[in-house]
Amino acid sequence: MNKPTLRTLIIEDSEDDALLLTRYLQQTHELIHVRVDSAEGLSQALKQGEWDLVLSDHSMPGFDSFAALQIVQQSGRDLPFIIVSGAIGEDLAVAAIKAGAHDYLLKSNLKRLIPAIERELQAAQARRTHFQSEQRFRATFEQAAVGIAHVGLDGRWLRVNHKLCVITGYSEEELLTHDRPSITYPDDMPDELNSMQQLLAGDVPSSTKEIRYTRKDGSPVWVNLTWSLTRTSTGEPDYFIEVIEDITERKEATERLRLFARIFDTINEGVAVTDASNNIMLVNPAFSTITGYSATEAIGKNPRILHSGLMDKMFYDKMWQSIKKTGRWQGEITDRRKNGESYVEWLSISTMKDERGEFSHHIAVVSDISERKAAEERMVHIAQHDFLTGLPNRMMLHDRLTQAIAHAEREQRKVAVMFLDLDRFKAINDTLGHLTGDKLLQLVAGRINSVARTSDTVSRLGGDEFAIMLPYIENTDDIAMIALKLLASIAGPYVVDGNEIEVTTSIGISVFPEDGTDSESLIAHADAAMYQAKGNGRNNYQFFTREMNRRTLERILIKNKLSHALERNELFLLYQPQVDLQSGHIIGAEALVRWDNPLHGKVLPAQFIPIAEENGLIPPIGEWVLREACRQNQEWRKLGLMKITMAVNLSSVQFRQKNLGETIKAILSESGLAPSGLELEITEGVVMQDAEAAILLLEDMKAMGLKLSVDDFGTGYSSLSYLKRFPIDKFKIDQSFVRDLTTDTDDAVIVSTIISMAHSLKLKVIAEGVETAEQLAFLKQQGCDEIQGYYFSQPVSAEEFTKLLSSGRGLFEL
Ligand SMILES: Nc1nc2c(ncn2[C@@H]2O[C@H](COP(=O)(O)O[C@H]3[C@@H](O)[C@H](n4cnc5c(=O)[nH]c(N)nc54)O[C@@H]3COP(=O)(O)O)[C@@H](O)[C@H]2O)c(=O)[nH]1
Repeated sequence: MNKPTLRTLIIEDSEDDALLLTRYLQQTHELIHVRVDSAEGLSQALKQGEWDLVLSDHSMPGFDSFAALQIVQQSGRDLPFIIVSGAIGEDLAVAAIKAGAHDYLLKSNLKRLIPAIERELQAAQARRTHFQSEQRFRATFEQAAVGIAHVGLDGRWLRVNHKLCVITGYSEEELLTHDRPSITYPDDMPDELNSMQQLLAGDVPSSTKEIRYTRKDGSPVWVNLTWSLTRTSTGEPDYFIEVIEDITERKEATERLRLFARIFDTINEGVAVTDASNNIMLVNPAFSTITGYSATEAIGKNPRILHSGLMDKMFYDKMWQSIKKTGRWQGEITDRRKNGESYVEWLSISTMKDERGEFSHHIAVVSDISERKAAEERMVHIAQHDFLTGLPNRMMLHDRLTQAIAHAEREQRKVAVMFLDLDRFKAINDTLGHLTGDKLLQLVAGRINSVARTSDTVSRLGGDEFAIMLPYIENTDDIAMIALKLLASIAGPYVVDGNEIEVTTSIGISVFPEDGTDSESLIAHADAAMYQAKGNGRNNYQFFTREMNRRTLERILIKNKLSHALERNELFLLYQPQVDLQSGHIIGAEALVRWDNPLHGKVLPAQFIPIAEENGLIPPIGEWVLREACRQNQEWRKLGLMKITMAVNLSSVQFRQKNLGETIKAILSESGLAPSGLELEITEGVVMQDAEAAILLLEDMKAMGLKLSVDDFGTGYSSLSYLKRFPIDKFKIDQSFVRDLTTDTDDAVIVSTIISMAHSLKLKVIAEGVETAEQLAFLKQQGCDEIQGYYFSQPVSAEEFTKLLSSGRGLFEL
């Protein structure tokens, strides 16, 4: 039988004793041994060899068993250390055992040696096994991928592993000074206590819960906590073992999935997912709403069920090419709902690949943009059409005209543009109101359309301006014929809101290519020609000429220069006498503004006042006229000349100025003129524009002591009920009625009607534009109160008017 090997380190100074010992051991063991008798020798031997056992003499020269034991212990080896001594006292032996020696025996009695060795070898083996197991447990505990802890019954952490420190953010020391509940998220505390009680009561062997801890930085961490209770050998609860898994990521992923599912279910965009065979495998509720197919109806089908038949093969070919090449496609497409209705959608298709890079799914996202498209089309329509008449507007006219010019150029054809402006529409608008004016415009639009051909473009440019583009014109005679038709068609009477209205139009015509080669110039030249038609007495048409162009340019120049007219003292006033028909004396003057421009010469107000009105220049010019007229009248009064009234024209712009009353008050006090020395002339159209507001304003003026007269009377549509309420002093009969009153019975009747109506309202009447003795005689006979006109005097300078006043010349001295 093989003897077990025993690697023995013998510490012995006596060779004989060592020999004795080895022989004894060799009886039972295959002995490998080394003998040493000093500290150095022992250290050396421990370093060099693997040993099962140390047998040590107690006392050696310069060395003893205590020193030897210390060296062995310091080497870190757990070797059985047995003292074999010639003589060792009881006390020393006890001290050696206390110091760590495993046994001692006497050299004289080696009988106990082998049993002592075997016992201690076994004990050492048991210690090593235990140590290794402890090591394994420690490694498992420390290196576990989950947090592990022992928790006392009082809730204190007894032992925690590294992973738990990572999960909670606390160091081991910090955790060991905390109790576990202190890091449990407060809301989850009841759950945890409940589990603890169940474990303590022995109701459950272990418990698993998903709860939250609060990390050291305050953030929550979701953990899966599995815990069980360890009991003592007597069954008493000892401590809890907890296994803590950080499930925050899983929780977040679940939450994200829940969120995605919610988004999928609630977004307005329809989503359909198809598989590798392009069959629908998933749709969301919005998809069903948009397409009309429920999930059950759609799943398993090819998306072709949505094809409207309105997209051609080439469209789908291109779409799939893009998907194959780039993995995605998006664009507008017309599909068909289950009920057969087609709709426009914005479709985005993207592809998904599996782990092998093979195409696995298509994801289609669909937005129904039918309503948006319809709204866009409405917007385009609104942007291109006039809201009142529904006709194309200026922008669309430009577009169509540009296209027509391009075609006409290629085909060597003519294109005509007609620019229409209603005559005296402003007066209709002012007197009958905007609503009536708007309805009239709609009727006029209808009449223009009835004359135009389908190939023509009839457009409204704004206000009372219309334009017609005629793209197929053979010769100018055709244009003239159409213009005549338009004049006749528009001139017929209209009935709007119970009012019979007559309106005519003036037409300007330009022709491509003679009068312009682009839309802007053709429209501008037709506009210029229209001005000429107005100048020619309205209700007629005019073809554009280069001369008209010159006048249009002049208007632009006037506008530019007019803004500097005041500061450069280019404005001045003329005064036209107003004469009493009974006494023949001058009783008033009308201040009439003039502009002496170095470039344009003497410019008449009819030319520049409308331009001033259009360009916001009336307030300063009007104020200057008022100031100068009041100053002049007061100067005449100071000279002791006859006290007359100064009539000043108020533009509609001035009449609407909020601070008009204040301005007039300031001017009167500045000049010292009594309010009764100033008369404001306001046209009939302006006062009727907003009659109720005009009454209030005129009452304010009247209360200031001013005189008020209605200018151009007869040209508007005054209602008698309003006239009675206007606090006015005088009607001024428009000169257009006076001009022909001796030859035109209509005018004569109108003039005599105005005079008697004014007198019945206890108002005075002045006739303007009186040029002949016949006119004068008629007016006198009809009882007209005053006259103004070239018959007595043209408008004259202040100096000449002074002479007139000083001379005392009257109507009957002529
Ligand atoms: N807002 C302002 N308007 C003004 C001012 N000054 C003038 N005007 C208005 O301009 C229009 C043209 O005025 P004007 O060229 O000065 O012509 C006036 C007279 O010269 C002219 N008239 C006078 N008598 C006769 C005549 O016998 N025959 C004839 N053919 N013309 C004559 O009439 C004009 C006066 O018009 P009215 O004001 O209606 O009395 C004109 O509308 C002016 O109102 C201004 O400072 N501000």
